[in-house]
Amino acid sequence: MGDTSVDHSVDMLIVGAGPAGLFGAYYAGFRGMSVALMDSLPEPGGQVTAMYPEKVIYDVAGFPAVRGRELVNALVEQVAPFNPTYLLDQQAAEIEHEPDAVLVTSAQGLKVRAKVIVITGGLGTFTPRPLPTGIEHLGRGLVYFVPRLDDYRGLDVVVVGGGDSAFDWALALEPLAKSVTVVHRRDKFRAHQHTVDRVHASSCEVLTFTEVATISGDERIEKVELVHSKTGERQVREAQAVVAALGFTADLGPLTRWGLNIDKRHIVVDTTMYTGVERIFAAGDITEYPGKVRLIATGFGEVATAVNNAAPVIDPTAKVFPGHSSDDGTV
Ligand SMILES: Cc1cc2nc3c(=O)[nH]c(=O)nc-3n(C[C@H](O)[C@H](O)[C@H](O)COP(=O)(O)OP(=O)(O)OC[C@H]3O[C@@H](n4cnc5c(N)ncnc54)[C@H](O)[C@@H]3O)c2cc1C
Repeated sequence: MGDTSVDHSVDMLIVGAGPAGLFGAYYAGFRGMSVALMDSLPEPGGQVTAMYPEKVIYDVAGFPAVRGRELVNALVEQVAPFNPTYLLDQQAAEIEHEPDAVLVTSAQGLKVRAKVIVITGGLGTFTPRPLPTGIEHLGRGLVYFVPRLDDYRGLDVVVVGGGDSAFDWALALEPLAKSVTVVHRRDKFRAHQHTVDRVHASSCEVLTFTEVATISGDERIEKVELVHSKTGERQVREAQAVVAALGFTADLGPLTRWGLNIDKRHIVVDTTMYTGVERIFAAGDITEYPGKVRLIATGFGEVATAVNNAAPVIDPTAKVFPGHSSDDGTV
């Protein structure tokens, strides 16, 4: 680390460990930069991990069909040889400009000094819509999204919500959980009809006009009390896990105070992905320019542009063009 006044000192700090950020970290590593990835979520993968890890994606170059979770795993594997520092559960909050670097402090108090920042913050910081009850069980059986399906093997799981995430989780958990109960406070679902039909055809139980009244258990969740919103009838179920899939709100939050040119919740960049603020580049869903298309494929291209254009800012003797990765192998 070398510098004791900060927690980490790196060539490049990437803010946002979604698909664009992960691929950017690969490029930074390939260019010999030390790199840290900061994300306010507890897992890498951005929107893909948080909202649709079980969906199949068809428009990522080279993958005719890839499950969201598999794409994120592959991105993590691709960057692994370069040992990026993952700073998860850390929201990039404050920024200070120094003569040759930028100092970022997270909302949790972590300090990172970087020669360049690439913001791949997507929609901004995700905040899950909370369950009205049982918040004290967060991390003890109550989750907002499911990073590792395998942790749910043999459990009784209650999934709360009526949207795509709730129904996708139910379908993904059904083969390995002991039981899956979907609880929704209405009888209409926002999820695709096809997914709803598949859940109805599975062993999942779907309870409509039902809400979670209380969650109980000492170390971990043991029971969930459900209440019918029309009849007031209550029932207590054995459950060791509750997945609250009520959606997320997203907000650029602290990034709006970094002096960036923000246009309708996006950061305006030039063709090099430079934001106009010294040492700060951006890429992926968060950027704005004429003709912008918000897709994983575009984010990959943009972040390669951002990282390679940042290289001469870190080392004035470096070229923008990185050379070909295929020249690097031994085969
Ligand atoms: C349901 C759904 C289906 C989709 N299907 C497809 C598809 O089939 N094909 C396709 O190409 N695209 C699809 N997309 C869009 C695709 O997911 C996005 O284009 C992609 O995730 C953008 O990647 P990103 O890395 O730019 O940003 P994100 O994936 O949004 O990642 C940004 C990350 O930055 C973090 N972050 C933000 N602000 C901060 C901060 N201040 N500090 C720390 N961390 C921060 C966030 O927590 C997040 O993890 C879909 C989107 C959804 C919601």
